[in-house]
Amino acid sequence: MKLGIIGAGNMGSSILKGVTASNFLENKNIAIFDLNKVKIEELSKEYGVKKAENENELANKSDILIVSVKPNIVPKVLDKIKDDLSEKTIVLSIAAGISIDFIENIIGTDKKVIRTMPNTPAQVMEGMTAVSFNQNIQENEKTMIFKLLNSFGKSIEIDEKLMHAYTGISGSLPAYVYVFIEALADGGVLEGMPRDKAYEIIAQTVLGSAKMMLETKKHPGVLKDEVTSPGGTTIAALKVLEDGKFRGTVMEAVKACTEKSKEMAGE
Ligand SMILES: NC(=O)C1=CN([C@@H]2O[C@H](COP(=O)(O)OP(=O)(O)OC[C@H]3O[C@@H](n4cnc5c(N)ncnc54)[C@H](OP(=O)(O)O)[C@@H]3O)[C@@H](O)[C@H]2O)C=CC1
Ligand SMILES: O=C(O)[C@@H]1CCC=N1
Repeated sequence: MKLGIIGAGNMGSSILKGVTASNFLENKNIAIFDLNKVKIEELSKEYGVKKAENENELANKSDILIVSVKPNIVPKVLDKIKDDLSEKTIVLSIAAGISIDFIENIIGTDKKVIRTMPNTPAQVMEGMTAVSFNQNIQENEKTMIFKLLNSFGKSIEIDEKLMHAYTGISGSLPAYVYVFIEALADGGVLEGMPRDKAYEIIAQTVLGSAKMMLETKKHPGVLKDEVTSPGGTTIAALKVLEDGKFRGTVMEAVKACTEKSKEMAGE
């Protein structure tokens, strides 16, 4: 299977790193193209993948073509490659707010189109990717796509209508976590912790807390209660978060992200 990636920026390169780290495909079966030639040269050398001369070459030679340019660039790229796509080529978009209909309106309703919402932890094979398929994707192709997405983390098929909300709780979520981690480290520094040690401590604690959810399947409230000793340190901190409307603020952030995705989709 030949994989092409148009756009090797933050997310496209994260997928490239995850896929190559997983050895899901031989690197010679992966080709990339980006306008930034320096970036392409570096990635090609570092990951042993092929460099395409242009988007059209990738469209022509790929079995799965990942379009990982910014949403506002997607129409231009699709318009440029539409005549190079074969009926069997699977076009896999990762663009926020870009619908399957939008893509089909440019390249045709006869083409195989997949909409996904990945996230940058794909880079360390811990991504979480949502996927919606158009009606032209066969069951065996879905199986292949899940294998690809699961090579750099986990994946879940969702109704395309939920992609906006999904972006709010996963696509964009790593950034919220990093802001939370940064604020926690500032808190540690405020209390005399060395910053570099604080980052390492906090990142491992966030990782462990997430792993507790995934492995124990317990409700987050139960896990929270297991930490919160009566009259102890944790409840003192939680009261400050509750007084600061932490939960409501987080919900508002997810809503803002969802609304922005809808706005980008022209909805
Ligand atoms: N970043 C993230 O965490 C996530 C991003 N996404 C989606 O991924 C897509 C890319 O986002 P992101 O990686 O952050 O953006 P970046 O700007 O980091 O990457 C886009 C890359 O595409 C290049 N590019 C622009 N035009 C073309 C073209 N015509 N042909 C080939 N390459 C081109 C850009 O080059 P240049 O810089 O020179 O213009 C850039 O290197 C977006 O649609 C976004 O919604 C989805 C989930 C998560
Ligand atoms: O911020 C963005 O628009 C992209 C999509 C999800 C994460 N990054």
